[in-house]
Amino acid sequence: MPLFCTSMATKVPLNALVQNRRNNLAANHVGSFSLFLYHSNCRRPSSSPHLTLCLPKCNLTHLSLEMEGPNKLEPVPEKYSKELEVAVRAVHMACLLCQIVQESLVSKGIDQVQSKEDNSPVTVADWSVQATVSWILSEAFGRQNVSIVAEEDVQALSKSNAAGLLEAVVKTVNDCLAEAPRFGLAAPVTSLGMTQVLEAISCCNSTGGPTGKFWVLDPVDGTLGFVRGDQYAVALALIEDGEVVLGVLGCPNYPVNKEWLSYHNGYRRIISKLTPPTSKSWDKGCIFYARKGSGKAWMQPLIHQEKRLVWPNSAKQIHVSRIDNPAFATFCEPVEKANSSHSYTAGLAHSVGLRNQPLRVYSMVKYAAIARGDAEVFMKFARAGYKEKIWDHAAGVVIIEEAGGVVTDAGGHALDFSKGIYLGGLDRGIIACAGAKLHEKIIEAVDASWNSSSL
Ligand SMILES: Nc1ncnc2c1ncn2[C@@H]1O[C@H](COP(=O)(O)O)[C@@H](OP(=O)(O)O)[C@H]1O
Ligand SMILES: [Mg+2]
Repeated sequence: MPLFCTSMATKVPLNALVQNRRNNLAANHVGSFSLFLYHSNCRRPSSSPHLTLCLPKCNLTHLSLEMEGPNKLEPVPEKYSKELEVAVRAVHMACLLCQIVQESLVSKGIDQVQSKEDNSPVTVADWSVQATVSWILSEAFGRQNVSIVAEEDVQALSKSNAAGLLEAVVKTVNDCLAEAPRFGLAAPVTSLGMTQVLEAISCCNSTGGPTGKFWVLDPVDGTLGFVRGDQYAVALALIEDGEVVLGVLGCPNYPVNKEWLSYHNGYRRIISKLTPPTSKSWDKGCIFYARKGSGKAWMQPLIHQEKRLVWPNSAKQIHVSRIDNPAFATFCEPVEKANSSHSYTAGLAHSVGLRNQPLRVYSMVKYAAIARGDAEVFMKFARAGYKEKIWDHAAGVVIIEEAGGVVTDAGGHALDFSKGIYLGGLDRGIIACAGAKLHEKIIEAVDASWNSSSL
């Protein structure tokens, strides 16, 4: 199959042309090349491939290169394609793990929830997802090649009175990993023991930084939403030399119909119980992902019941909204006003002319909402002194950017993932928008109002 055909009418120096094409091909394809010379009176190569270039004394009209051998026309895989595929499969598994734990939490009640030292909630799902994703990445890429920054540590799990909790985590991890083949991944040969599970959690102790490659994992982002039976996300990103190069966001409760997001929790829960999701209706549960620089962001349905994950699982490309008039735009923000000042964002919304009610959603599902075009603006203004962690933003930022949106701090600078576990030098807050016009308006409104705010 010809890879290219070019007219010789303009007397392109053949040597240079071949050299060019070879370079071109070498960059994009693997395999050996054969050279065919096309004669003016013949549409097919006159003989077997000429491997050395010697110009026959006749009028050449075309030149084509063909590939031989088993790798014929196989494109070189795009950068990070294996990482992306493994990450999506792992997040997919993690989402199903979370769905099972959430169902049990919601039915058994709040006493299943532990408190961390900073009083934030943590559950069996946080540790189990961290262990599961860590184990999958290590298996896929080799333990020595995998460095992970993640939210949870093993302190609380290792306490003498935490035996029951650890047992529950080990069981949850093993139940989940046993399903790995359904997701195109290998299951452990034998169930993981306590030590292996603790090791899988505690090895996620990278502290990030400006160089090298590391994964960033928030096993359950929006734990409060999770324990309340509401929105939450599993967020996994890959950072290389300080840049987020891949982002995967699993949103197990994210509805296909955006209106459902704004319903009252209880009502939404009742509705989803009455109409349990099926793979056909794809009611809720989505995985979002993007690779930096690809200009594309994708959404896959979560698979349900006993279905197998067949890559790329009916992925659909997603785009940010085209709305740039604030009067028609919707902004989203955290549910908890302790995490972002609702009064400040209300003032900003008023001054730029955002008229719709804010969409208050737990977790990085807000990033997904912007990337999918369900809302146009996301704003977060934490209290002074709060340091934003990289795992709360990395995956979401690259997904919004590749879907066509803009994410910066309130000074208009790109978020800095190169300074360790916290975002570097964040100016006031975070602003994500579907387009530059809305973004500019909000940045201007922040500048105009900041000094008179109490933040
Ligand atoms: N006081 C605070 N201000 C801002 N963000 C906070 C906060 N306390 C916790 N958070 C972060 O906000 C995340 C939840 O986001 P949201 O408020 O948008 O739902 C939490 O993630 P976890 O739930 O993973 O701990 C946590 O990292
Ligand atoms: Mg989080």
